[in-house]
Amino acid sequence: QWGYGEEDGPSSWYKDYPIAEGARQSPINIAPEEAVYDHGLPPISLHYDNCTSTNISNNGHSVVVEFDDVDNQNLLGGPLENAYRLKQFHFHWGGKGCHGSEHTVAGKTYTSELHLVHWNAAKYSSFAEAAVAPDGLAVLGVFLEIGDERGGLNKITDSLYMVKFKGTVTDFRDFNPNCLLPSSLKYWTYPGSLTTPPLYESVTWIVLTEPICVSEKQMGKFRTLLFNSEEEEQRTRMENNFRPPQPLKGRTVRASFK
Ligand SMILES: NS(=O)(=O)c1ccc(-n2ccn(-c3ccc(F)cc3F)c2=O)cc1
Ligand SMILES: [Zn+2]
Repeated sequence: QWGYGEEDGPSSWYKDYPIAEGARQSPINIAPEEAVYDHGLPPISLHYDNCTSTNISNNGHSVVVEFDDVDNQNLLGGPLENAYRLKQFHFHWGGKGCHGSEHTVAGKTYTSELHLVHWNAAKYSSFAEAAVAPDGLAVLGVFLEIGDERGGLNKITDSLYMVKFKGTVTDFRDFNPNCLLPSSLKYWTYPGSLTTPPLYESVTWIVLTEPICVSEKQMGKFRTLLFNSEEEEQRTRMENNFRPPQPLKGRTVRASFK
């Protein structure tokens, strides 16, 4: 199985997942001065108001909040032709004092990165079908940096003790991700992939430029999670679960702003 360690980490994923060396891999370093302002790019709009989160789980790679497969939690606009339905969100983060975002901006890394994963339910009949289609998924990336506490994150960090081990899951209802969004919805967008195996090249990335602030105490709670299950004797702290930037291979990053 793949991971983020010395033996099973990102530099060895290509052995089981050759697409790791593909033409539209993610994450990437975003060079703002090379991004092309596209005045035709509409603003993105997020409709999460009556979204229905169901559970929070530790899948051995990250902590994931999943949503019911209903049509009232959508991301649309921007580069997207259709409304994409929210399926799950999760995070990537570093060790104490280190940064763990996946995308970087002019080489700058952030403490963490939130990914809100959506699928093109207008065109495909299931997430599984969309996940392998070039226009199947849209992931909204939000950078997290250390600063004041983010109130909206406390419902998540207060639940982490219940999903300490890989394979644990617990109820997690009525969470509205609006509370994790920055005030500006300015974004960069580019064609990319899942940043973990199976690394499918099916993602339209929409990365918000404005980070949200979270406290060191809140980040510390993410680091109490473990990569391993309760049965395994090896206790490995879940941190540095990020893939480094991948080659741009001629792709253009578009900006929604001048
Ligand atoms: N980090 S990220 O780019 O946001 C990202 C990375 C990996 C995934 N991911 C891993 C497995 N799957 C998956 C689950 C069910 C399915 F039917 C097909 C999948 F690709 C998936 O969507 C989802 C999101
Ligand atoms: Zn992710």
